[in-house]
Formats: sequence, structure tokens, C-alpha cells
Amino acid sequence: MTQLVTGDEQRAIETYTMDEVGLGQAVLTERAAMATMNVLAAGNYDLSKVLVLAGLGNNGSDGVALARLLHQAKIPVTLQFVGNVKRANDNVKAQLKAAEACGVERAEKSDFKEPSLIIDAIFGTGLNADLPDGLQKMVKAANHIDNTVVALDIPTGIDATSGEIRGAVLKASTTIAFGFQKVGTSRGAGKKNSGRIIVQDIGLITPENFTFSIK
Ligand SMILES: NC(=O)C1=CN([C@@H]2O[C@H](COP(=O)(O)OP(=O)(O)OC[C@H]3O[C@@H](n4cnc5c(N)ncnc54)[C@H](O)[C@@H]3O)[C@@H](O)[C@H]2O)[C@H](O)CC1
Ligand SMILES: [K+]
Repeated sequence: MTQLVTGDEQRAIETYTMDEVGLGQAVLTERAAMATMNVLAAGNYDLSKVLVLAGLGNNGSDGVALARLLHQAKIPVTLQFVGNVKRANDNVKAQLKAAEACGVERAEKSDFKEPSLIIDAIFGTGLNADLPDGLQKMVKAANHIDNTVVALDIPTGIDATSGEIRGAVLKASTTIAFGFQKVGTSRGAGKKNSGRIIVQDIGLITPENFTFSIK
């Protein structure tokens, strides 16, 4: 039985790994991107034209790092930010610098019918309110198109703990859970919209006396 975690528990373990143990943010982000590469390489995903949708937080930084790795593996990939990249956090900006240094192609807007695979790196465990209206419209439009979506950590729009939909949810056929499966993807709408859950180790270190709320 896989250990399930709440959003807060995941954040606590990530923070301990980064701040106490000292494995930096970039290490965990790289491990998340590499773990996703392994899943994409091992599964029967059509990688002929990949679109990475990246948000402005650390879920987005996972997506930007993944776009770099896909590009370096000669897989056709385009990176599209959802939101104003000027407002992105420092990790996203650092990842974007590396992605641009190796020539990753950017898109402002995409026709969701085009890509053979969409990577959802918009929101992860940090979602704390309903999606902005514009994004809700985009997500609902994307859901009506027959495409394959792989969600990083959790489908955008799903609350990591309650599993509720925050306005709209980008339906995934696969969700790659970093470290632990979030309890929100194991119940209710979260379960319905996550598709196949694949848990991938990204080197998180759980504090010795950590007690999980979900037994
Ligand atoms: N924390 C780590 O070391 C690692 C995290 N990983 C990945 O990062 C996400 C969690 O990242 P976080 O920055 O906490 O949040 P998100 O990227 O999910 O959200 C971005 C940002 O957006 C703001 N926000 C939240 N809700 C809304 C909303 N409804 N409208 C607008 N803006 C919103 C809020 O400020 C958030 O911070 C985790 O899922 C992992 O994918 C790495 O994998 C490993 C290291
Ligand atoms: K996501």
C-alpha cells in the first residue's frame, strides 16, 4: 500500500530535504524532471510533438527543466508559460535561463489539437484558490480536445489534500507523483481526473520522527 500524503506533509518533507539536509531546490527539480523523462521513455507516449505548459511556481520549474531534458534528447518540445513569466519565482527563472541556453523553443499560445502530448506543469501542491477565470476557460477548452495530458505531481485544479476541483481541472491520463502520492488524487474528483498514478522517487528525505496522518 503506497503511503499517501497531504499537501502540507509533502511540503514539510520537501522543506526538510532542502533546508535541513541541504539538498537544494535545483536538485529536487532536476530529479523530478529526470523521473518524468524515465516515465515518458518507458511508457507508450507519443513524443513526436510535446507541449509543456508551465506555471510560475515550482511545479512550473519542474516543467521547464523537463522541456530542457526533452530538447537535449532531441524530442520535439515547445514550452508555453501560463501567466506572466516576469512574475515567475526564482527557480522558474533559473530553469528558464538554462532552457534558453540550450535552445528550447517557446510558444505564447498553442492550438491544443497540435501536440501529441501535453505536460501539465501549471499548478501542483501549491494551489490555494480557484484557478483564475482565463485559465479555467483554457483548461475547459483543452479538456474538450482529444489529447493526452501527463500531469506533474497533481492535475492542475485539484486540491492536493481534499481532491476537490478548484474551478476547473485539466484532466490527465497519467499523473507522475513526486515522492509520494497526494491524498487528493486518491479520492473524489482528484481520483477521477488523475488517470494512472505513477509514484517516482526524487530523493526526498523524510525526517526520522515524521508521523504521516494517513495510515
Ligand atoms: N517545494 C519543492 O522544493 C519542490 C516542489 N516541487 C514541485 O513544486 C510544486 C509546489 O510548488 P509551489 O511553488 O509550492 O506551488 P505551485 O507551483 O503548485 O503553484 C505556484 C504558485 O501559484 C500561486 N497560486 C496558487 N494557487 C493559485 C491560484 N488559484 N491562482 C493564481 N496563483 C495561484 C502560489 O503562489 C503558488 O506558490 C509541487 O507540486 C512539485 O511539483 C518539485 O517537484 C520538487 C521540489
Ligand atoms: K501539475
